[in-house]
Amino acid sequence: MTAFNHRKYSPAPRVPAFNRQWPDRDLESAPIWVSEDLRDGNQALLEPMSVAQKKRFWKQIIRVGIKEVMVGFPSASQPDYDFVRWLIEEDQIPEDVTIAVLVQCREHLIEKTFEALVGVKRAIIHLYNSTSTTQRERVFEMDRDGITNIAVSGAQWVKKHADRYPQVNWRFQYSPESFSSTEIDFSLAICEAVMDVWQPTPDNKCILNLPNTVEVAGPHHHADQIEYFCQNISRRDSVIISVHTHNDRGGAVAAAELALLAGAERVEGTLLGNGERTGNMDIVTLAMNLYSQGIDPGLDLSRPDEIIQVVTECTGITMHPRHPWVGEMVYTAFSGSHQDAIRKSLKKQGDDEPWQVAYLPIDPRDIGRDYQAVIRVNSQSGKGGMAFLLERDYGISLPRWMMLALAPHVQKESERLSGELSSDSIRRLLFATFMREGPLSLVDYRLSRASEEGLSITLEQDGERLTLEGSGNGAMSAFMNAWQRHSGQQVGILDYSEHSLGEDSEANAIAFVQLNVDGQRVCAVAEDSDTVSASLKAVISGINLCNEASGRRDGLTALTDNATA
Ligand SMILES: CC(=O)SCCNC(=O)CCNC(=O)[C@H](O)C(C)(C)COP(=O)(O)OP(=O)(O)OC[C@H]1O[C@@H](n2cnc3c(N)ncnc32)[C@H](O)[C@@H]1OP(=O)(O)O
Ligand SMILES: CC(C)C(=O)C(=O)O
Ligand SMILES: [Mg+2]
Repeated sequence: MTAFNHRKYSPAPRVPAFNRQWPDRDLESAPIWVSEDLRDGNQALLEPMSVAQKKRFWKQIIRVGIKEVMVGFPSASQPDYDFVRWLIEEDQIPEDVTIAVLVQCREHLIEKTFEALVGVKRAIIHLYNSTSTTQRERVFEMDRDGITNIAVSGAQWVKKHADRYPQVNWRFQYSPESFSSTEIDFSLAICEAVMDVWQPTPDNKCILNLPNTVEVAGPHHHADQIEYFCQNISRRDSVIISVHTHNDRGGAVAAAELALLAGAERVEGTLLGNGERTGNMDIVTLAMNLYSQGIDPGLDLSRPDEIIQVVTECTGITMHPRHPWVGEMVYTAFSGSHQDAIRKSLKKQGDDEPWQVAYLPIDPRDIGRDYQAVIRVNSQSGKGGMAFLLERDYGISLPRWMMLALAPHVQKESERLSGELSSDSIRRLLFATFMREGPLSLVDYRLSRASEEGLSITLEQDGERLTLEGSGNGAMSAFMNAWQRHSGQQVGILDYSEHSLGEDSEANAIAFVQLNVDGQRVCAVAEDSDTVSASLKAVISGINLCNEASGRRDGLTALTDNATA
């Protein structure tokens, strides 16, 4: 037997068979968001935040638009206490925001908690104790009644101390900690016992928070637990059901999302998912999940880079570049077929129509990212990616046959460099491969128009000037007519494309030609201040490339796709 022994583990508790509804539901609105950054996130740090860091983080949470904020465990630590005092004494809590504080079911801690809150206008007192069999049997060494007594005593102390401050709008929250590892009948019973003390009403609801303290089962089991609880708890109209998922199996967001289908109305989590062990539920991810389904998340996530900066600086934890929705690399495609699909769909995407771009689940611009990073070229890339970069950064629109001709050169170069190619290096590669300004070069030309285009062109070849005359139905055919008569070479145009490289009249033109030279195909490019010279230079480039490949100056030999250029 190996040391890797699966028999050591058993499945987490399941709920009894019931009339499950959640798989048939769809989400239609955002939940009440609760930030746990300053408590659950903070208690998981190697070095918990200073008061100054908490203040900075708080401002970010408020900027994002979260309306219920867990601010700490003021009875447990002086910085948490001092931070709560700062919030109250410096009048830092906006009118539409409610702070929450956490406390165990121990009277001296509850008393200190209320002392920390003196002067507050409204607050949530979040009381918890653990309920799972492991906690009952191994940590607290108590039966169900003993654990229930802890919760009931805590609820009584909270009520007693709250009654001393009737001017405050108190809200009470209870968490049967380790809910997901607790038998569902006991979770229900202990919450009923707490509600018997608090006597919530529809106008004064209490919050029952059902934590996935350690994620021990799949999100579907969690959803079953939540829905079963919602269906069987009494006073449902006097209770807000809240969830608090952790990420031990990597499913915190999924568990929270399915819990919303199952009836939860409130979600606790952290910005970017810091928290105990593998973290708390990531509010940014869940909110973006909703947003991408056309649901208003009710949070301002349009500047995630600000959030990332504050979170990483305050926690000292860096973010993965492939973090869902907001990682640095998540809107970048290196692979050829993805780039091709993105380029084609972006071209067809209108401003006012529903977003439909392959491989991009949202428009990166919504969260302040531009298209710069969307397509990057390495050896996994195809013609679409390099064409996208040339078009985006230089306005160069490659005809398809030129894309096909350039792509192998780009791939070879990125393999040689074992890395990414910038748009500048792709542009340089295009001209290095498909443009030759000598030995034959254009000096000057003159066009005259009669029934046909007449061309008088001055060329330089190996330092010698020659002037040729030709005619045709355009400047290029007139040139080829002149060149053929001069050199005896058969040069025909297979394909041709030219365009301006900008909007204004000063912009250069770029021309691409695909020539048939004595039965062989060659692609060439040239750029110049006007379209006619760009086109003539492209044809001359093609002739030079053929001559270069054949090693001859007076004739042409085989050259396919400029493969040896
Ligand atoms: C899942 C969660 O995230 S829960 C929140 C956890 N967060 C924290 O604990 C951070 C802040 N906590 C602390 O700083 C400390 O635990 C304090 C100050 C609150 C208490 O410190 P201490 O009094 O030294 O107790 P300690 O930390 O050892 O806690 C264990 C004791 O609390 C009891 N206890 C633990 N949780 C609870 C609870 N929710 N209600 C009542 N008693 C509890 C335990 O039974 C144990 O009692 P014992 O000493 O009689 O055996
Ligand atoms: C205190 C509770 C809500 C908690 O953090 C957890 O159970 O994970
Ligand atoms: Mg937690």
